[in-house]
Amino acid sequence: INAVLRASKVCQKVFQNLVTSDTVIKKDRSPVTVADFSAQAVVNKILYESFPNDPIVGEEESGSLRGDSGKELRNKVLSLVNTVLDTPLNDNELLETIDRGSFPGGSSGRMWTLDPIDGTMGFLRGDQYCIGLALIIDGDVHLGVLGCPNLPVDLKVPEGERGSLFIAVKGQGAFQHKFSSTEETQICLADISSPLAASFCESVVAEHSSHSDAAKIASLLGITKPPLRMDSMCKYCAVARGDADIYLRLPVSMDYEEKIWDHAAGCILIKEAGGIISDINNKPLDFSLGRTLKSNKGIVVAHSKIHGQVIDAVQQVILKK
Ligand SMILES: Nc1ncnc2c1ncn2[C@@H]1O[C@H](COP(=O)(O)O)[C@@H](OP(=O)(O)O)[C@H]1O
Ligand SMILES: [Mg+2]
Ligand SMILES: [Mg+2]
Ligand SMILES: [Mg+2]
Repeated sequence: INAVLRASKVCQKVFQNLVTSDTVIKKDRSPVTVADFSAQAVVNKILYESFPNDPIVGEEESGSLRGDSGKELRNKVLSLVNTVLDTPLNDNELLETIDRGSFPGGSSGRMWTLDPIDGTMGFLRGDQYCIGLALIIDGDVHLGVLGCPNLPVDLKVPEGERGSLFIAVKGQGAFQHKFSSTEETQICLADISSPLAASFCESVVAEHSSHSDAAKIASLLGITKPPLRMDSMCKYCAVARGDADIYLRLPVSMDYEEKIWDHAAGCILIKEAGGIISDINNKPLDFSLGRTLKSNKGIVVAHSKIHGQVIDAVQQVILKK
């Protein structure tokens, strides 16, 4: 919780000073900012202090911070990171700390998985993003912490306080608290018995999840409410606390492999809040196969009373293609 909250603070600081030159274009063309690197360094460092032997599967690697070409970016990241750490890092320690996230994953032992900023596009737009951290033991997610700096504490009061933290521990339930307090409240999915009354959420970015397939599925289910479009794992948080009832992530290309850091923390949050999470073929997510969910396609989240009906509709739409 401390690691995620400090990383959130770093991201908020960066946003306040955001300039486009701080955005470099990664090979996959997704924007990576100073904030992604800083948040990964902060979480990895704090994890290392408590669990020096635990490997980490983190999204970012230090390549573009190295050498002369990376000097300017490296200096920015270093000074930011050192504003929130108790013991400051030097240049080399910074690079090493970021690259402690290079673990390949797998099916045995303890490992953490970290998305230092999930929803980079949302972050850059000033919308939703999330710092997501999960502990995986023998391929099974045991703990998830999600820091959502821009998520209203109560979505019904959108202009109210922002900054929501979500915590789920296997067998112990799902909880939310504000960034500004440590008082936890238990959360659960909204009780719903028919998809007719449901609302669903999906990515803002249509390249990440097919909006047109989702519209067909919604129509088959008789859903009339417009989709709640939100970046990042904040969608899991929204469903877990009852802001929406269904989360659909529908593959745009069948080649894409979902990354474990994009879903591990959200997965346990949903389960502990009483929901069902599967892929579009109703298979459980398999976090034991490395850095990606290579045996799964897409994501379907819903209350147990309607998950089966949602899967039937998803199958009808996907099979027709
Ligand atoms: N073709 C694709 N299909 C599904 N997800 C994709 C994708 N390309 C990138 N992503 C992932 O979508 C995540 C954002 O999800 P969302 O659209 O729900 O906000 C990105 O995380 P990052 O922002 O951490 O890079 C990235 O890992
Ligand atoms: Mg990314
Ligand atoms: Mg992500
Ligand atoms: Mg990310």
